[in-house]
Amino acid sequence: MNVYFCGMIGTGKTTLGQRLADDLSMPFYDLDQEMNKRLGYSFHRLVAEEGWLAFRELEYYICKFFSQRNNSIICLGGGTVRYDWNVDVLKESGRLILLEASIEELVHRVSQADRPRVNKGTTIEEDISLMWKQSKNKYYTAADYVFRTDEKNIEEEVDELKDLLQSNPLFQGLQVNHSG
Ligand SMILES: Nc1ncnc2c1ncn2[C@@H]1O[C@H](COP(=O)(O)OP(=O)(O)OP(=O)(O)O)[C@@H](O)[C@H]1O
Ligand SMILES: O=C(O)C1=C[C@@H](O)[C@@H](O)[C@H](O)C1
Ligand SMILES: [Mg+2]
Repeated sequence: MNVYFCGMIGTGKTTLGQRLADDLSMPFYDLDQEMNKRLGYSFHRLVAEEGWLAFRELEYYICKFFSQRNNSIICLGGGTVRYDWNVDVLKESGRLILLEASIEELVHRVSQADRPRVNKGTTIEEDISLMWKQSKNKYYTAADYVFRTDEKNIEEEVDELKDLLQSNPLFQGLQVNHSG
């Protein structure tokens, strides 16, 4: 069984996933970074040159590939669970933790310049708001557990998440380092 972190851009998937994996001595994979490794350049360039369809195809392939891992912490792309074909693969191989934070907080966290827009011609704020309005049901439907990341600091969140993985029956079967 794997633990998947999903959620919109800036919710803290990479930050919290990496911290948790380090503390629990579990393998960690970030699918945006894995995509960059396979491409040999940033996925931002893929989107700019070939469009979102090319990105979504590669994302699906990478989801299938990493779902073969076991006992790993895997951060998904911000949009991965908006697509049912990814969710089907992920649900068979682990539990999904949805990270959420207010739109205002997300806009404050992410940098304006270097983000490919899902909704063409929008500002980052418009893009994030529209994605959430149109797709929040997809995020909640995919989630086995929902965790807010705009009410506590990172240390407190990591501690709570460690506790969740170590003692919640939802994650029974996961081999976690209980001294971590
Ligand atoms: N309470 C908090 N919880 C999580 N992250 C926080 C918190 N407060 C501030 N941050 C900051 O918010 C940012 C979250 O970015 P991160 O790259 O982890 O998100 P992400 O979900 O992986 O985004 P993306 O989909 O763009 O990869 C980090 O810079 C982190 O330090
Ligand atoms: O919302 C999305 O579709 C995306 C979010 C990012 O994490 C990246 O995965 C990429 O920019 C796609
Ligand atoms: Mg990330």
